[in-house]
Amino acid sequence: MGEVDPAFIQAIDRRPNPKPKNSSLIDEIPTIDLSALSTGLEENDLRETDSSPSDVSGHAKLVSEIGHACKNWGFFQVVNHGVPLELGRKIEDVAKKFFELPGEEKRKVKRDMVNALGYHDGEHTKNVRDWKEVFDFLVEDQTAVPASHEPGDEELRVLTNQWPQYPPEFREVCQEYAQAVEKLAYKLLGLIALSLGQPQNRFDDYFKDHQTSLVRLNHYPPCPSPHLALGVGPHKDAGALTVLAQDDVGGLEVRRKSDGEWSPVTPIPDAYIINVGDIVQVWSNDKYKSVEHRVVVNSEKERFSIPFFFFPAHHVMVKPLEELLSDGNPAKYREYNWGKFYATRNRSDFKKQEVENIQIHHFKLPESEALESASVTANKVLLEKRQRIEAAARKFFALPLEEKRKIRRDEKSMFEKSKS
Ligand SMILES: O=C(O)CCC(=O)C(=O)O
Ligand SMILES: [Fe+2]
Repeated sequence: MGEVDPAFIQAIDRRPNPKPKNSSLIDEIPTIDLSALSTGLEENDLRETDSSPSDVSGHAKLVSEIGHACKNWGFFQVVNHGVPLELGRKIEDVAKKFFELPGEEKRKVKRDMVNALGYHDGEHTKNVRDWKEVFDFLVEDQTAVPASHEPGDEELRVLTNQWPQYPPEFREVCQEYAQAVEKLAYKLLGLIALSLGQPQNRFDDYFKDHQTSLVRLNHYPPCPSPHLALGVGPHKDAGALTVLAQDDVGGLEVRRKSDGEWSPVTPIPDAYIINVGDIVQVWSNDKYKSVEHRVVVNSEKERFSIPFFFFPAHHVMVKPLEELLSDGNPAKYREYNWGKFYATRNRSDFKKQEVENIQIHHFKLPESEALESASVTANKVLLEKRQRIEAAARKFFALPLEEKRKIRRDEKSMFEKSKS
């Protein structure tokens, strides 16, 4: 990547601002200290409580902090997260060594339409090319995914990681790192489940049986025209959660919910950045929304980042949690299959598409459908009530006459009552 090819140029309204407004006043995503987790994850301790702050245990406070961050920002940073710091340093080191290799070496492990894993430098976000190169690998090697995005096609395909020869420790470091971050991802998902009033393991089964999670090594080279291009264009992550490591250069920006402005995520050494993806948005029926973010580049420094995309198994049907639904909170989405969704999304990573990329809003139930499902629920409740009353009436009329006469109404008092 040398000069700026037109494929990288963002539409005028999507180009980064040279200077953010009120940069000194910028409100950033919260930072959450996870050290309470290292004292064990007892479910009872982790439940959110209504008690006064002084009564709230460290764990319950944590659940509450996570819930607030998910609701108000969709993004937060975590410190004291339990992932060995050494592993973070090691993976950054092998990533640097790999991306320094000549192009023809990197292209030996290039991904293509058949094998979606490995090296790639032509990714598009919303049909504009990103100023970056990446290396992708699966957390669980040999993972089955749908062979195509075609709805009727049931065929599966097994994806296999490909690994470069150099640096020699690349594969081992990547796999060790993925296992450690996966543990953190499960803990965070548990905290999110608890913050929604669900059991800590509520979501675990969706991942235990062949998750499709992916780790990506991102390299953003210095860009001669950082005002025209983006490292990653504005997008939302499609999975359940993303656990991202970034170096000290900075460039990630989050669309702040309170005012829609782009807010930078200032690097905190050894912290991870967590964001809620589209799947948590659907599970929580819009309580926790997946938030738009982008990466700005600069003309001087290269940048490295490593997202861990926590993705369920391909067969998982994603839909709002029944336990959260009620008359006042009817389902906002119809269910969709994760594997097909992801296969459809990936089509446009390779080349420009003429149509809009698949998004969860395509599964949103129209207002009327949402209202209808609310009135169906309300009607069901009314019907049940009517059936209960009818059953009681039947029982009463079946009683012997003298029993019924015991509760005969007093005609005189009724008459007087109706006169008054
Ligand atoms: O590099 C970053 O900071 C974020 C990258 C990102 O958003 C993504 O790969 O989905
Ligand atoms: Fe992202």
